[in-house]
Amino acid sequence: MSDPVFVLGGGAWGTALALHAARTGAQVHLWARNAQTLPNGAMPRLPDYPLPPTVHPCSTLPQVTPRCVMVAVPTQYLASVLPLLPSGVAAILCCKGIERQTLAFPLDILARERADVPGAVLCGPNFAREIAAGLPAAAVLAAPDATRAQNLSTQLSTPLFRLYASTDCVGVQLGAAAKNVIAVASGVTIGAGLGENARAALITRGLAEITRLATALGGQAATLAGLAGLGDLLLTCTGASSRNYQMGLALGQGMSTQTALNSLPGVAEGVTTAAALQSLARTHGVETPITDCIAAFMEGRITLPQATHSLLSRPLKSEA
Ligand SMILES: NC(=O)c1ccc[n+]([C@@H]2O[C@H](COP(=O)([O-])OP(=O)(O)OC[C@H]3O[C@@H](n4cnc5c(N)ncnc54)[C@H](O)[C@@H]3O)[C@@H](O)[C@H]2O)c1
Ligand SMILES: O=P(O)(O)OC[C@H](O)CO
Repeated sequence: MSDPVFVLGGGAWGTALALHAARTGAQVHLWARNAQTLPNGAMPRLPDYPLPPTVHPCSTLPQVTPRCVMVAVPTQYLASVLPLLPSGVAAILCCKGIERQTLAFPLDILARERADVPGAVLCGPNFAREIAAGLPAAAVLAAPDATRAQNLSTQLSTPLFRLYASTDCVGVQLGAAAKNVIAVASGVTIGAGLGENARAALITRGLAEITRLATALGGQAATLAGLAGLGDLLLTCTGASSRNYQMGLALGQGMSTQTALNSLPGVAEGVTTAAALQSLARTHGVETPITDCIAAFMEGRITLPQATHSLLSRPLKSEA
């Protein structure tokens, strides 16, 4: 029997990844702070998907060496679970965000906390519920080392969940984090009744903004046109089940940031990422008008009409 897979995080994404890893034939140990399942054997965040016998929920990991560890907790809590990682075993970070206090991406947090653990990231257009259901999907698995990226993507791919290997960790992580901010803005656009034309323009200019910042940080523009960039941007800005989109929708309908957050079925990474992204952009001298507006709007520094006016009154310029 092959080595098991560990998954850290019993929320929607960790649970979906555990179900996926079980489909590769692995025994899966799904670590959660509260590993209690529902009466039907499902985890609370994905109540319609009972765990198969090969997925073992736990609050203490077994003393065995896994093949790899997948980590799916919100970015702000990533550092707190890293002590659980076994030394020398690849950790695939599956969160999409930036640490607010340090402006660090997930792989930087891993390098800072656990230099003994080889890292990779997995990002793409993937709603947890659809991965849990085994519907077809694709994502990018990026690592600084090409062989590691290739080996992990081969090990963890199935015919229904295709993982493309990459070494552009900056582009993948930036795309994954920033799409959540643009998705909040997209929800605001629809919630405020600004229309589908406005949303399409926002997604397109959002991609331009993300690509500008990613390339300034050393990422590749092609990565932002791929699954972790455009792919995830499209899904999260248009898919009604996105928590980031739902957050924006509620804000656009006039709800306060805190009330909207409280009403969400899970984390909306875009809320903390907006300010972090804005700080990163300022440090690198990159213009990010959509991110700036959504960060200011969520913090209550500007009203929705002011945010809209600020975006629409920018000087006209060439598209490229
Ligand atoms: N849900 C999805 O469809 C999806 C898909 C791809 C990526 N992601 C990303 O995965 C990450 C986790 O999202 P999710 O959907 O599983 O979130 P969720 O809201 O469903 O679950 C929250 C998770 O955070 C953990 N958590 C909460 N507070 C914590 C703390 N103080 N310390 C440690 N852990 C804590 C919970 O135990 C749980 O695992 C996010 O970065 C998200 O962007 C989610
Ligand atoms: O529900 P969201 O907005 O966190 O989006 C989930 C995934 O990131 C989509 O790829």
